[in-house]
Amino acid sequence: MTQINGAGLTLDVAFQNESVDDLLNTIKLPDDFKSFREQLMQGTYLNQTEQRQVVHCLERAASVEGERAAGREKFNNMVHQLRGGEWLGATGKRITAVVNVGVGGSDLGPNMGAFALKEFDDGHLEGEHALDVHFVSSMDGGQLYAVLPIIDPETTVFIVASKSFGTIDTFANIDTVRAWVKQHFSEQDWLEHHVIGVSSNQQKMLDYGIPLPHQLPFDEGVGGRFSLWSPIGLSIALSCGLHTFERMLAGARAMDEHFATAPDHENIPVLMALFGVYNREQLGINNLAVLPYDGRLRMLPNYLQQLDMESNGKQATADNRAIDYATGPIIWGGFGPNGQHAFFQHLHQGFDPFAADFVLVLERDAPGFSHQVADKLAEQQQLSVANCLAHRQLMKFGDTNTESPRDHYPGGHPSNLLMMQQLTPETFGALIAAYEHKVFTQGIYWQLNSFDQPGVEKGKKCAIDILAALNSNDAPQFDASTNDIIKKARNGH
Ligand SMILES: O=P(O)(O)OC[C@H]1O[C@](O)(CO)[C@@H](O)[C@@H]1O
Repeated sequence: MTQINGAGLTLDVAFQNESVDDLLNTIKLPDDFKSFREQLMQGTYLNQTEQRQVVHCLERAASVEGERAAGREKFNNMVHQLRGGEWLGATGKRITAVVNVGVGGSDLGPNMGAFALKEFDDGHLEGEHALDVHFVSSMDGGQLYAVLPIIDPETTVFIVASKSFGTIDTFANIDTVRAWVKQHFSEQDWLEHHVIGVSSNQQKMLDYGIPLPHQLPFDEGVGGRFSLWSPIGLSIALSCGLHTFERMLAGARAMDEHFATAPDHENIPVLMALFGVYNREQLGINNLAVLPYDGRLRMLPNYLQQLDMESNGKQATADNRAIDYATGPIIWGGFGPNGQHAFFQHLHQGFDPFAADFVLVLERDAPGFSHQVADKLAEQQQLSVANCLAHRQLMKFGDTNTESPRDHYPGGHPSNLLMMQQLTPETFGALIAAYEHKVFTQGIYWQLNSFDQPGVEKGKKCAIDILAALNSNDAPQFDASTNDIIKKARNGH
């Protein structure tokens, strides 16, 4: 059987280079995998280097207790107040727009979810109004140039989304906003009426001046790249409604259940993980192209880049031994139908090996459109399905029945096909959770701590040194190229 079902998803592995049986005989999960998986479900201290629990599965549990329950209630109330029009700005006006200021996991998941699930917003049934939700992440202020001119400070709330509440990118952006609002009202008014803090560091939120009622603290054990289920997902709930957000959590829970209980040969994340290991180890393929064939999922490759590469791009085991085998691959990709007109040429006839994940939505409803338009849209969805299947076939089987090298398509590239009948908040949640568990399973196989990111931290430290050199008059002490550029950048300033 090449199709595996779970939590509303189907994984078709017919175009991998091994059968499921042979795969399970070749790539063996360690004996303690099941114990690790149980620990993940229970939220134990799996992130040992940072001495933190790993609680993203608890975060989306059906019923929660204690601080987590109180946090959920506060989150829900905030969503109702903002979407229901009760939350008023400093000048008494109703809030119409929200800007999520965050980066990495505090941006990628919320941004992807808010975009993918927008059409499922049914808040109007309860008298809620849709909010315009914007995302600002880049440290160069690039998005602020576009967003500030189109928002009204009197009717906009800013979410400062940062687990650590110390990421320089986020504070560069929010500090610019802080300077911008001063033209309109006092800083105190802005902080009291227009800012929400979402972080696991409550003290830092207080220090920044965010009043307690507008703070959404969350557990330190929620990793940044696993955090869209936590209060970091506020912008999803504000954009798509609480009901949609809860449906997304339910879908992820269904995948948790599937991952925790399905036998290996019928377990979607386990098979995704093991085929990934097989392609890496046995076929020497160092990259995975993620190719969603539904526009609502176009941010998926970017999201998975962080989830997978920040988790498993490592050269030391969890207990700090040097690794001499390949670990997580390079994740890349793009929206499939448009990729066909961009990078697919290389995939079909270039020299480089790759594996691919096609993500396919078989049907799409078109509520709110006339029959005529709905029929045309349904035809377009079919067009997309046909193209996905066609390119998947060509990548696998190629076409070499000709003497002409120009018409020679080598094929041989293994792929997964992840399908869902419809994209819903539930299947979306299940899809993301499936990838989380795939990454977790591979991390256990490669003996990694998938929950820390020392390479990222090191890069941040290097940047602090360079920034200090940029802001100083002393001769910079780096390599010749860097020293030269620092001097030019100083002059430019
Ligand atoms: O939410 P924070 O603490 O601002 O961090 C943002 C991102 O920065 C990282 O630490 C990497 O720089 C990610 O792991 C994280 O998602």
